[in-house]
Amino acid sequence: MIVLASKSPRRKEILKDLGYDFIVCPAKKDEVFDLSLGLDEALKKVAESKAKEVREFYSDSIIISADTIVCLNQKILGKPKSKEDAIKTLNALSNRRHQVKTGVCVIYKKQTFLHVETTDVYFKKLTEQDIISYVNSGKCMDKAGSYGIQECDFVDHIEGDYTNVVGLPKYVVESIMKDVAL
Ligand SMILES: Cc1cn([C@H]2C[C@H](O)[C@@H](COP(=O)(O)OP(=O)(O)OP(=O)(O)O)O2)c(=O)[nH]c1=O
Repeated sequence: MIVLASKSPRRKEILKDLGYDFIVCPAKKDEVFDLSLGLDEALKKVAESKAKEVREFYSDSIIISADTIVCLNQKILGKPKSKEDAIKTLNALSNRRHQVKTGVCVIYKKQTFLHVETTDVYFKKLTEQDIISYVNSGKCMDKAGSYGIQECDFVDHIEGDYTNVVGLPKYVVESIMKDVAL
Protein backbone atom coordinates (compact mmCIF):
# COMPACT_ATOMS: atom_id res chain seq x y z
CA MET A 1 0.00 0.00 0.00
CA ILE A 2 1.07 3.59 -0.64
CA VAL A 3 0.37 6.32 1.92
CA LEU A 4 0.61 10.00 1.06
CA ALA A 5 1.66 11.76 4.26
CA SER A 6 0.17 15.12 3.31
CA LYS A 7 -2.99 17.17 3.71
CA SER A 8 -2.24 19.10 0.51
CA PRO A 9 -5.00 18.64 -2.10
CA ARG A 10 -2.45 19.56 -4.81
CA ARG A 11 -0.12 16.71 -3.81
CA LYS A 12 -3.08 14.32 -3.86
CA GLU A 13 -3.98 15.42 -7.40
CA ILE A 14 -0.41 15.04 -8.65
CA LEU A 15 -0.04 11.56 -7.17
CA LYS A 16 -3.41 10.59 -8.69
CA ASP A 17 -2.21 11.86 -12.07
CA LEU A 18 0.73 9.50 -11.78
CA GLY A 19 -1.76 6.65 -11.60
CA TYR A 20 -1.00 5.37 -8.10
CA ASP A 21 -3.56 3.92 -5.73
CA PHE A 22 -2.96 5.39 -2.30
CA ILE A 23 -4.51 6.57 0.92
CA VAL A 24 -3.90 9.90 2.65
CA CYS A 25 -2.65 10.24 6.20
CA PRO A 26 -1.22 13.70 6.95
CA ALA A 27 1.56 14.22 9.48
CA LYS A 28 0.54 16.59 12.25
CA LYS A 29 3.72 17.69 14.01
CA ASP A 30 5.07 21.22 13.52
CA GLU A 31 7.72 21.66 10.84
CA VAL A 32 11.08 22.56 12.36
CA PHE A 33 13.87 23.79 10.08
CA ASP A 34 17.40 23.28 11.31
CA LEU A 35 19.02 25.96 9.19
CA SER A 36 22.48 25.13 10.49
CA LEU A 37 22.30 22.19 8.02
CA GLY A 38 21.81 24.49 5.01
CA LEU A 39 18.49 24.94 3.20
CA ASP A 40 18.36 21.71 1.18
CA GLU A 41 19.40 19.44 4.03
CA ALA A 42 17.01 21.18 6.43
CA LEU A 43 14.19 20.70 3.92
CA LYS A 44 15.01 17.00 3.51
CA LYS A 45 14.85 16.58 7.28
CA VAL A 46 11.41 18.21 7.43
CA ALA A 47 10.09 15.96 4.63
CA GLU A 48 11.65 12.92 6.31
CA SER A 49 10.12 13.73 9.68
CA LYS A 50 6.65 13.85 8.10
CA ALA A 51 7.18 10.40 6.54
CA LYS A 52 8.60 8.96 9.76
CA GLU A 53 5.65 10.23 11.78
CA VAL A 54 3.20 8.46 9.47
CA ARG A 55 5.31 5.29 9.27
CA GLU A 56 4.44 4.72 12.93
CA PHE A 57 0.90 3.86 11.77
CA TYR A 58 1.73 2.17 8.44
CA SER A 59 4.99 0.31 8.95
CA ASP A 60 4.48 -2.04 5.96
CA SER A 61 3.53 0.68 3.47
CA ILE A 62 5.40 2.96 1.11
CA ILE A 63 5.16 6.43 2.65
CA ILE A 64 5.48 9.52 0.44
CA SER A 65 5.89 12.97 1.98
CA ALA A 66 7.02 16.42 0.86
CA ASP A 67 7.62 19.93 2.03
CA THR A 68 7.60 23.04 -0.14
CA ILE A 69 9.25 26.37 0.62
CA VAL A 70 9.75 29.62 -1.23
CA CYS A 71 13.23 31.15 -0.97
CA LEU A 72 14.09 34.74 -1.70
CA ASN A 73 17.78 35.55 -1.38
CA GLN A 74 18.32 32.38 0.70
CA LYS A 75 15.57 33.43 3.12
CA ILE A 76 12.60 31.11 3.62
CA LEU A 77 9.16 32.55 2.99
CA GLY A 78 6.73 30.07 4.45
CA LYS A 79 2.96 30.21 4.69
CA PRO A 80 1.65 33.66 5.69
CA LYS A 81 0.71 34.23 9.31
CA SER A 82 -1.80 36.94 8.40
CA LYS A 83 -3.14 38.90 5.43
CA GLU A 84 -0.61 41.66 6.17
CA ASP A 85 2.17 39.09 6.09
CA ALA A 86 0.92 37.80 2.71
CA ILE A 87 0.82 41.34 1.28
CA LYS A 88 4.40 41.93 2.44
CA THR A 89 5.58 38.66 0.91
CA LEU A 90 3.90 39.28 -2.44
CA ASN A 91 5.39 42.79 -2.59
CA ALA A 92 8.82 41.27 -1.95
CA LEU A 93 8.35 38.70 -4.75
CA SER A 94 7.04 41.25 -7.28
CA ASN A 95 9.24 41.75 -10.37
CA ARG A 96 11.88 39.35 -9.02
CA ARG A 97 13.16 35.83 -9.35
CA HIS A 98 12.86 33.41 -6.42
CA GLN A 99 13.27 29.70 -5.87
CA VAL A 100 10.63 27.15 -4.96
CA LYS A 101 12.11 24.09 -3.31
CA THR A 102 10.29 20.87 -2.57
CA GLY A 103 11.88 18.22 -0.41
CA VAL A 104 10.54 14.74 -1.18
CA CYS A 105 10.86 11.71 1.05
CA VAL A 106 9.86 8.13 0.28
CA ILE A 107 10.24 5.54 3.03
CA TYR A 108 9.65 1.83 2.62
CA LYS A 109 10.72 -0.49 5.43
CA LYS A 110 14.50 0.06 5.76
CA GLN A 111 14.82 2.18 2.60
CA THR A 112 14.76 5.97 2.68
CA PHE A 113 14.91 8.14 -0.46
CA LEU A 114 15.39 11.91 -0.19
CA HIS A 115 15.54 14.56 -2.89
CA VAL A 116 15.27 18.35 -3.13
CA GLU A 117 14.02 19.80 -6.41
CA THR A 118 14.43 23.52 -7.15
CA THR A 119 12.48 25.62 -9.64
CA ASP A 120 13.26 29.26 -10.47
CA VAL A 121 10.11 31.39 -10.59
CA TYR A 122 10.05 34.87 -12.16
CA PHE A 123 7.23 37.13 -10.97
CA LYS A 124 5.65 39.88 -13.04
CA LYS A 125 5.54 43.38 -11.62
CA LEU A 126 2.43 43.26 -9.40
CA THR A 127 0.17 46.21 -8.65
CA GLU A 128 -1.17 46.86 -5.16
CA GLN A 129 -4.61 46.06 -6.58
CA ASP A 130 -3.48 42.62 -7.89
CA ILE A 131 -2.06 41.80 -4.48
CA ILE A 132 -4.99 43.01 -2.38
CA SER A 133 -7.65 41.26 -4.44
CA TYR A 134 -5.73 37.96 -4.40
CA VAL A 135 -5.05 38.16 -0.66
CA ASN A 136 -8.71 39.00 0.01
CA SER A 137 -9.73 35.82 -1.83
CA GLY A 138 -8.08 33.94 1.07
CA LYS A 139 -6.41 31.44 -1.28
CA CYS A 140 -2.92 32.47 -0.22
CA MET A 141 -3.18 31.37 3.39
CA ASP A 142 -2.24 27.68 3.04
CA LYS A 143 0.56 28.26 0.55
CA ALA A 144 4.27 28.74 0.86
CA GLY A 145 5.23 32.22 -0.38
CA SER A 146 1.56 33.30 -0.14
CA TYR A 147 0.67 32.33 -3.71
CA GLY A 148 -0.47 29.37 -5.75
CA ILE A 149 0.97 29.33 -9.26
CA GLN A 150 -2.05 27.26 -10.30
CA GLU A 151 -4.57 29.94 -9.37
CA CYS A 152 -2.99 33.36 -9.87
CA ASP A 153 -1.61 35.35 -12.76
CA PHE A 154 1.54 36.54 -11.00
CA VAL A 155 4.12 34.38 -12.71
CA ASP A 156 5.92 35.55 -15.83
CA HIS A 157 7.79 32.29 -16.44
CA ILE A 158 9.55 29.46 -14.64
CA GLU A 159 12.76 27.54 -15.17
CA GLY A 160 12.34 23.97 -14.00
CA ASP A 161 9.46 21.70 -13.09
CA TYR A 162 5.94 23.13 -12.68
CA THR A 163 4.63 20.34 -10.45
CA ASN A 164 7.51 21.06 -8.07
CA VAL A 165 6.09 24.56 -7.53
CA VAL A 166 2.63 23.14 -6.84
CA GLY A 167 4.08 20.89 -4.14
CA LEU A 168 5.18 17.53 -5.55
CA PRO A 169 7.66 17.08 -8.42
CA LYS A 170 6.03 14.40 -10.56
CA TYR A 171 9.14 13.08 -12.27
CA VAL A 172 11.12 12.91 -9.03
CA VAL A 173 8.41 10.80 -7.41
CA GLU A 174 8.21 8.58 -10.48
CA SER A 175 11.93 8.03 -10.55
CA ILE A 176 12.22 7.32 -6.81
CA MET A 177 9.32 4.86 -6.99
CA LYS A 178 11.19 2.91 -9.68
CA ASP A 179 14.10 2.53 -7.26
CA VAL A 180 12.06 1.23 -4.34
CA ALA A 181 12.81 -2.45 -3.85
CA LEU A 182 9.54 -4.21 -3.03
C1 LIG B 1 4.53 28.10 -4.12
C2 LIG B 1 3.30 27.26 -4.07
C3 LIG B 1 2.97 26.49 -2.96
N1 LIG B 1 1.83 25.74 -2.93
C4 LIG B 1 1.48 24.92 -1.75
C5 LIG B 1 2.03 23.48 -1.78
C6 LIG B 1 1.91 23.06 -0.36
O1 LIG B 1 0.59 22.53 -0.15
C7 LIG B 1 2.03 24.38 0.43
C8 LIG B 1 3.32 24.40 1.21
O2 LIG B 1 3.11 23.86 2.48
P1 LIG B 1 3.71 22.48 2.99
O3 LIG B 1 4.01 22.67 4.43
O4 LIG B 1 4.79 22.00 2.08
O5 LIG B 1 2.51 21.44 2.81
P2 LIG B 1 1.06 21.45 3.45
O6 LIG B 1 1.06 22.07 4.81
O7 LIG B 1 0.09 22.01 2.44
O8 LIG B 1 0.74 19.90 3.55
P3 LIG B 1 1.52 18.77 4.43
O9 LIG B 1 2.48 19.43 5.38
O10 LIG B 1 0.43 18.00 5.13
O11 LIG B 1 2.21 17.91 3.39
O12 LIG B 1 2.04 25.42 -0.54
C9 LIG B 1 0.96 25.73 -4.03
O13 LIG B 1 -0.08 25.06 -4.01
N2 LIG B 1 1.28 26.46 -5.14
C10 LIG B 1 2.39 27.24 -5.22
O14 LIG B 1 2.61 27.90 -6.26
